[in-house]
Amino acid sequence: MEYITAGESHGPELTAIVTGVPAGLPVSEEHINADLARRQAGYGRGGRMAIEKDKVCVTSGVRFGRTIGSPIALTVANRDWENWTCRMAAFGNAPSDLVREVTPRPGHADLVGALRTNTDDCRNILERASARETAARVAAAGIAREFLAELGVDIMSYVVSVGDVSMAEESMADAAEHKPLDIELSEMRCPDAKATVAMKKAIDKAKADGESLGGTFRIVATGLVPGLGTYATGTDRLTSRIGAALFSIPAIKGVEFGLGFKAAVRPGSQVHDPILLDGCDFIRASNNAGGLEGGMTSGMPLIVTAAMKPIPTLMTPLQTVNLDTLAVEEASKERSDVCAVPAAAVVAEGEVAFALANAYIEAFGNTCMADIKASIKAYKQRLRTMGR
Ligand SMILES: Cc1cc2nc3c(=O)[nH]c(=O)nc-3n(C[C@H](O)[C@H](O)[C@H](O)COP(=O)(O)O)c2cc1C
Ligand SMILES: C=C(O[C@@H]1CC(C(=O)O)=C[C@@H](OP(=O)(O)O)[C@H]1O)C(=O)O
Repeated sequence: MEYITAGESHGPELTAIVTGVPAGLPVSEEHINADLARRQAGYGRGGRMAIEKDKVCVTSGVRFGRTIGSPIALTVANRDWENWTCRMAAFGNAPSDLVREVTPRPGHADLVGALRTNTDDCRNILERASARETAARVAAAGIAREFLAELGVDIMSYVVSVGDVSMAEESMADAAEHKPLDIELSEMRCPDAKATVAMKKAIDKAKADGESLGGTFRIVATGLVPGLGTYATGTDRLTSRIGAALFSIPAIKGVEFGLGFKAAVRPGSQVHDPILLDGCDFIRASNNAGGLEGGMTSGMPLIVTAAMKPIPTLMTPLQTVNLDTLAVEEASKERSDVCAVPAAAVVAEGEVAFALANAYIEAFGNTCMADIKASIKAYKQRLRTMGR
């Protein structure tokens, strides 16, 4: 199952096309729209989110609420487009009063993108580098999530830290215990109420100071069968696939599986998860590995933590060089988020959903849901005979 997106931040709409989707998968517009709304929410978002009310429009590949085995096309309109029609027109001449973006923002794609593509207007770069594109990803990921839900797999996420404010330390076992509903009810998408208050305060202060903040978030997937992925080829290890998927999200600068960096300072006996037999099932006494061993799912919950850098656009801008005059100036400041960690977490759920959906498809086929389910049932039965 693959997706591609197209669309600029202030163009008419975003498009996603998802291929390799099995036939017979129920798809709900409401589910996709709920994920789009979750991505828009979260304390620290900027003025743009008050303009957009993201809704999906499915234009192919789904009939009467079920996939038919053909490519699925989805669009999400940019309501802000009506304010940008002259500046973002596909055809005709640029208006004479067009203001080019010539003061690239450190930390954004502006400068390197302009150098690479030989343009004197960073807007050509920033329109596509903008994380507005992640709305199309979340719409596309709705298909992968529906697929996983049919197979009993749930994915959720929560915010762990914002700037230097962190939720209370928890074990990997606790991580899988959070309730999605409790998390959604918090404006920070953090399960720790005390930390939530401190995070919001930190964001308010950053905003007042013309600053921005990053943070970390955790993704948890439950209901996975053991053995998805492979130990046999490096690029196909599920660890590689999920890592690459998370690093594809703008501003993601670190990914940890299970204990992550903490595993590097503990002795082996306090890291590896003892193997137990529970009836006919092989289970683990702990889940420090975060559900992956040897590049494969262990059958325990998948637990991945990712780090997001602070938002590059600063209302108290850093120094830059004007591309026209080569003079030292302040970087441009557009309307911007102060902190988008809660939104990035929702995007990350979708990226993990695609990686897991593909691991299922590789193991169990992709023609139709009935065959995939039958194949998984046979696999589970075989596993139980090994633990007889
Ligand atoms: C959900 C989300 C929202 C973002 N919002 C903004 C924003 O409002 N302003 C901004 O400058 N960067 C924002 N970013 C970060 C930039 O898109 C990102 O830093 C930029 O594309 C450069 O990519 P890099 O950080 O991976 O180098 C956001 C990222 C995400 C994931
Ligand atoms: C539009 C979204 O995020 C945008 C991501 C973004 C960036 O530079 O990445 C810059 C801002 O865009 P604007 O200048 O139009 O306000 C954010 O609002 C979104 O998430 O839907």
